Amino acid sequence: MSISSQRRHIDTILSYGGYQSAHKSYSPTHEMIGRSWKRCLSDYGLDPCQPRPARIVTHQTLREHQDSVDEFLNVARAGVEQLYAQVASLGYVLLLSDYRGITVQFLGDQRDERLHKAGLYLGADWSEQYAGTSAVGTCIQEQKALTCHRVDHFDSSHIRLTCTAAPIKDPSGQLLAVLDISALNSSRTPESQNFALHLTQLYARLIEDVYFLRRYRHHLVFKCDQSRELVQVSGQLLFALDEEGHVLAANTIARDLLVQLQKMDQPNLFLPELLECQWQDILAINHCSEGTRSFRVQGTQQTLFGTLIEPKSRTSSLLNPSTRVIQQDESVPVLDRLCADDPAMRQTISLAKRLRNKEVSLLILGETGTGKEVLAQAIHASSHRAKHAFMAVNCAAIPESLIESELFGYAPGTFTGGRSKGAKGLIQQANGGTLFLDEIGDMPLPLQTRLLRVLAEGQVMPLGALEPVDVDIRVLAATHCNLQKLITEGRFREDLFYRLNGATLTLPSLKARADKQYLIQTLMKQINSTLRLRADAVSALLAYSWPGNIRQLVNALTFAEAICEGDEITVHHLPKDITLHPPEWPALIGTNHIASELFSSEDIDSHTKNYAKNSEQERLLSLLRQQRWNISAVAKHLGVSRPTIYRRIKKLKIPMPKDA
Ligand SMILES: Nc1ncnc2c1ncn2[C@@H]1O[C@H](COP(=O)(O)OP(=O)(O)OP(=O)(O)O)[C@@H](O)[C@H]1O
Repeated sequence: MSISSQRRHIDTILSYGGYQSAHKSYSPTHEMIGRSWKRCLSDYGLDPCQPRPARIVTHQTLREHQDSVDEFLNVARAGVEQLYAQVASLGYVLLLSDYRGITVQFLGDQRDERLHKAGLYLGADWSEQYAGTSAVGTCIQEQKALTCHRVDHFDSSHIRLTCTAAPIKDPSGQLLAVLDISALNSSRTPESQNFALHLTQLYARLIEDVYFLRRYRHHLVFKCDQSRELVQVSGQLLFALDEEGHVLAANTIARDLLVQLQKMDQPNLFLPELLECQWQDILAINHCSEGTRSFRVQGTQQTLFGTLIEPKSRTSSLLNPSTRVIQQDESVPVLDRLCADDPAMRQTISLAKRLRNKEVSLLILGETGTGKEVLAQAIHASSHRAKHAFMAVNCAAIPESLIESELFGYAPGTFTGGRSKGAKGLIQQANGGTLFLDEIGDMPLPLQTRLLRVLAEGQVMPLGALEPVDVDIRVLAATHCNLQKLITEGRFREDLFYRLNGATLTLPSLKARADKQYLIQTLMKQINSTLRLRADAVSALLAYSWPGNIRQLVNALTFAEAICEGDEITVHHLPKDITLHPPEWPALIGTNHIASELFSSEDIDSHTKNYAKNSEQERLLSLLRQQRWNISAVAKHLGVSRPTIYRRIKKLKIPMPKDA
């Protein structure tokens, strides 16, 4: 290294502030280095004009440092050796230092004098207080991974080195050690070390997790990840648990999540509460077919897939089925088929199973196309009413003038002409079985009053009849509306709401479901069991946001099946809207984006809403004209239901032609 470059470096440090001007783009790493230089000058009183030789501690001191992290060194050995094997041929050596900056493990050529002189050696002291700014010393102070590249070092004798370090923390978040890879020489650009930084961080995390698992080997550990496929081999978040489900410790990534959720300092944190589930749901994971289960993180839309690592010594009988009965829901195939592993669906189906034979009315909530009617049918089919009728009434689709006679029927002579003979209404036809009232929020108020009477008294009074008729029905109702809001606005009877709402079953949107892949494959089989979905098609289907939910998915698969000539559906067979423009608001281009407006308009501010409403009106109108006012065709085109189209026509005040 030339004297002149050392001199220049010393001048830069002395004209502190020069650090900033020496770096055009100022990154978090630059900020860390800048802070370190300041500490070296002001806090430790280091003199840049006096380069310091590497300080290697005595054997005795080194042994003391090594002994204090003995258990950790044993655990870390495999990871350290593996990392070194990956980088040795690139000219790097590896240093593992303790939290005080003393190198307690070194992998490199011990006979190389240059390494010894540069402090890349066993027993070297890399603390900031002694060696100035360096990857190890600054990592200890900042507790973050960084590369200290060439002139980033404080001491001018280090300005040819490139060093990258990452912290390793113990399960309580305290710094335990620093993993570092360094080279005597390197390319001038710091970016050349980006890969080194990622690799070092990856191995630091790996070693940290191995240590975590070792420390909590006698406890139950819940391991989870955002990917179902990766959780078993490389689950990123670890929680050690006590026998009741309280969190004893969490690894760095899990602690980051707790900080994000503001739960970090919560004593006695109960994992099931964090994952919106029962303790039994976690204990039963290993009884699930793949040994994983999905969970929703409290108060977020985030899904995590979890698996359990059992305690090594069986002092605890936590997971032993012979000593502890793990309560699993009974199997009810017709309901079980509706989902695979999704936390929200699991809750809904579990509730449906428990209530299927009870006489309480159920209210099914969910966006359009989420399968509310399918769920209602499944509840009916799995109940003791299954051998009687399932009658579905769409309160939004039947014109207001007919809904009364459709529901309640009419006595002979009430009407003239073709209807003079009288007819049984849908309520009577459902006798012994189930009446499904879809889009209940659209039922006119006077009919709500009559329906309430039927539910309260178990009797129906057909139009024009003198005597009521006894009926034995179970009512399931569904809506995508906010009924509480309709009640406040005086558009829905509160007493009817309580009658209908014996319990609420909520269906998640397709976008939020963790078992999308299962649904895609199941629906494909139902549409055409001889066709296979190629991986690129599955990826595109998984990436799409599905404003029209399962109905839109069915339409997309039906479309693909129709145009596919071979036995394999690829991404090219899918509707273009799905593959080209995932419909995220506010990208409202083309007809299919009307669909996204139909469902996401609540999230939009009022100014945008007005704009959206006008343009939606124009586009819906143009589509209606294009489809010659065929509501079914428009609904299919947009991947929504017919009632939804009727509702929007009403809401957007689109005048219907007389013959439509
Ligand atoms: N679990 C499922 N398995 C197979 N098909 C399903 C499933 N859920 C829904 N579908 C299909 O999706 C479409 C929409 O379902 P459904 O009519 O039950 O939804 P919905 O929520 O009642 O819709 P809307 O609110 O518009 O009335 C139907 O074609 C139905 O067959």
